[in-house]
Amino acid sequence: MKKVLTIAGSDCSGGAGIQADIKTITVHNMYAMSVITALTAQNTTGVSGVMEVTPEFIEKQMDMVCSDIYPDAVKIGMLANKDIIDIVEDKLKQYELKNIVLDPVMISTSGSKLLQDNAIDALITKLIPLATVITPNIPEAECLCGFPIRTKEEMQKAAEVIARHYSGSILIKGGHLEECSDDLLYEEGACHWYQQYKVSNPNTHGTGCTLSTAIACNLAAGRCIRDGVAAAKSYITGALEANLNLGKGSGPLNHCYRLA
Ligand SMILES: Nc1ncnc2c1ncn2[C@@H]1O[C@H](COP(=O)(O)OP(=O)(O)O)[C@@H](O)[C@H]1O
Ligand SMILES: Cc1ncc(COP(=O)(O)O)c(N)n1
Repeated sequence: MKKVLTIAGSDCSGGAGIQADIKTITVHNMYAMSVITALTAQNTTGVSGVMEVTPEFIEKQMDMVCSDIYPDAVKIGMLANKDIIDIVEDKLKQYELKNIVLDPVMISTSGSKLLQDNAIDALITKLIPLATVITPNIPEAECLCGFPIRTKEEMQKAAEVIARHYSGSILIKGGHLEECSDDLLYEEGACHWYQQYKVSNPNTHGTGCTLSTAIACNLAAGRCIRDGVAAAKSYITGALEANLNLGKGSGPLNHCYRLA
């Protein structure tokens, strides 16, 4: 059985973060492990509090996981602050972890800050260079490239700018586009578009977490990035289409729709 580690924040309402990741890994028939970076008190309507885990305790979690059950792939989500980024960087290097999918989580769908502003530089200079693939959504890609993105052409320009400082693959997710939800993979100077119909479903809490974890599972299975993204995009479309309608706000996906 392949083993996948998620390094991310906890979402007590189960739709995003560690909880979404563990469900995703499990339905991919893989063994899920987690290093929790922060507890969030949140639900489908918003985030009411964040409690960050100390870097010392993150170090302990990383050591206990990696010295015992070595992960085949790693997904990284919410990191909260600079000290957490520093320790995660050290541990990724110490254990020579591979197949790293980095979702540069900055703000939740509901509008709460999940990464301190003064940590963005550390994310860009320390962690992004270690990633096999990064998966920014449009607001996160705007932060990385420095200009607004409204169209597919601007997504492509953004990927080209981000690629000037980063040699890994870049997946800019199009969930925030008006007319479609096409995702762009920029790999070694070439653009690959992943086009699936836009599902008319306002319940998109945890889509980014779920997509990046599905990609990590596909890399753990030995798939190349292009195939891994294609399979993950198809999984997320199905999970949205299954139309689980829970909560009073932007609800969660049905991670288990393929088991039905
Ligand atoms: N309404 C939708 N229909 C189909 N796919 C969607 C929809 N909304 C988001 N997605 C897909 O979900 C994944 C996550 O995208 P996005 O919502 O942009 O990320 P984030 O959750 O990080 O903001 C992407 O593959 C995107 O194309
Ligand atoms: C712990 C945690 N991690 C990540 C997200 C982002 O997910 P989304 O963009 O779907 O709100 C979140 N809301 N909570």
